[in-house]
Amino acid sequence: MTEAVEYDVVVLGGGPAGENIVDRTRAAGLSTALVESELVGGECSYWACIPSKALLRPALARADARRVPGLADAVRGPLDAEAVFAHRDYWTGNWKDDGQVDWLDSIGAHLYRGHGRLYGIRKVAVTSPEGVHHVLSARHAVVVATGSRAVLPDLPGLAGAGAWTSREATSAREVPGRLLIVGGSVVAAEMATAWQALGSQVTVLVRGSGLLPRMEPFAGELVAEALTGAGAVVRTGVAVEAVVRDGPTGPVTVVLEGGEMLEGDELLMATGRAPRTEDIGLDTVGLTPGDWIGVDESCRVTGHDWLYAVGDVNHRALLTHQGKYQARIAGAAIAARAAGPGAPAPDTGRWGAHAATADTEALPQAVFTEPEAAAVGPTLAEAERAGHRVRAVDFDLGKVSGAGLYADGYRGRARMVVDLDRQVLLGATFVGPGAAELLHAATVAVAGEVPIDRLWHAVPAFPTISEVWLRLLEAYRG
Ligand SMILES: Cc1cc2nc3c(=O)[nH]c(=O)nc-3n(C[C@H](O)[C@H](O)[C@H](O)COP(=O)(O)OP(=O)(O)OC[C@H]3O[C@@H](n4cnc5c(N)ncnc54)[C@H](O)[C@@H]3O)c2cc1C
Ligand SMILES: NC(=O)c1ccc[n+]([C@@H]2O[C@H](COP(=O)([O-])OP(=O)(O)OC[C@H]3O[C@@H](n4cnc5c(N)ncnc54)[C@H](O)[C@@H]3O)[C@@H](O)[C@H]2O)c1
Repeated sequence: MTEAVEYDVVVLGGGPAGENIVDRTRAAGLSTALVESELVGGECSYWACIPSKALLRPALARADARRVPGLADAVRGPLDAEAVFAHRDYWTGNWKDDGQVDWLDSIGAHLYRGHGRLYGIRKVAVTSPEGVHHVLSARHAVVVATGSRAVLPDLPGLAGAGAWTSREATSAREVPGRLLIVGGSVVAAEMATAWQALGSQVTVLVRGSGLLPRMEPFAGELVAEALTGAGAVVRTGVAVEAVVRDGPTGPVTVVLEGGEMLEGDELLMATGRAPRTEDIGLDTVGLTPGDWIGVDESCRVTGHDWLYAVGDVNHRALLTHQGKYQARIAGAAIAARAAGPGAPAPDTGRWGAHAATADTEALPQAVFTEPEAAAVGPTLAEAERAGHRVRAVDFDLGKVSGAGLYADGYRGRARMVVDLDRQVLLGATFVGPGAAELLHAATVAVAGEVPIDRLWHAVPAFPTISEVWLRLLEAYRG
């Protein structure tokens, strides 16, 4: 090992969360090093949000256009898969991170390429791809932002069967004839939408009772209905017991509980995420390798005043925008604590500048299925389980003029969940074409705890789909 190089802050992992910690700590005048073992930009830029949305946008635009009179006939044909893949490749920078590296240079952050591991208190050891070792030491903070990876269940025959995870599903260059998808949550639903539109015959095998289980039940119902309408098969309540494939390519068979067999050309396992913490030296600081890393409201690791964890790895919210938010909060907290005892103490109270309160109180998610599903805050069932006295109000989005003008036969639904004691919005869900863009207004209302009586004065423009807010409030006020 060489002598330690000292920085104020050392960040382990350069996905969206790690990049934002670098940005915030550099903005605060701290010296910062970033350690990245693959590509700066992380899972989101190359194998998750960006490529998946680049694959989905043509699918959703075509679905919308097919419902617009005068245009529908012009878009009857298949998607040009090669052009869609080229669009996806452009958005991933062809899996090169030059742009992000230039940005790191421009803000004066130092990049170490290689595998990083905690190396005791305030230290990180890096092994470069060429086998060169560096030790970095941090005056103020080490931030773990190593993200998550796809997890595969322990099914007979799955290992070695060349099953796709989200990485292959977002980077594939050929359209499989028949695509089997195991799982029913966000990755399964989005990838089913994309690949069915690209020309695969998709079969989704859902263990539970429906798609998108963390959203209001009508979200999964409307998405399943649209997928079925597009020719996909969605089966619920089915358990996969084994996988059979002679080698990593060729037809693949899944064996369901009860013995039924289904054959496909590719198999996507969309069965959740695990933290990338097995080999990052957690044991050198008394933590357990392979575990998610528990943090407080400022994203500081319990019991370690110099160690932070942001993004997927802390398991608070596995979403890019939320990891970036945590990084803004933790970056500010690091800077505040680095300022020393004479400086104002960090504000870690609810909604304080150094507390990631929105992770629990106003968490938004937009799912880019056909139709889109977007939600913030708890569902009705979650709010009730949490002990709130609530009332849910629903409205058929198709009855809003703006929605009818957006697309013929618009199908969608909205729900708001109102806290009856505080008379504020706790949560909202919108499902329908274009619904993702309705979400931020609801996030502002939830995070701002805007009284329902004041929302009545927030007049939606006519004729936008946002007029659903007026309909929901009218229904609530009776
Ligand atoms: C298919 C798919 C689609 C998604 N779509 C969306 C979406 O539309 N919107 C959304 O908000 N979220 C989406 N997500 C979730 C989103 O991708 C993650 O929440 C986000 O990437 C987490 O960011 P992160 O910085 O915590 O981790 P990551 O993006 O996983 O980045 C972690 C980085 O750390 C590096 N690293 C790991 N270990 C080490 C080590 N030991 N040494 C050095 N470097 C290391 C990795 O190489 C990686 O670059 C999607 C996820 C999937 C799978
Ligand atoms: N647009 C977006 O915001 C977006 C898009 C994609 C992913 N993401 C995020 O990425 C994360 C990962 O998504 P995901 O869908 O991979 O994981 P997930 O954890 O949301 O869902 C995994 C699903 O797989 C099922 N499952 C697990 N083991 C199974 C088995 N053996 N057989 C059948 N089903 C099984 C689970 O019941 C669960 O419903 C999520 O947190 C999600 O929010 C976000």
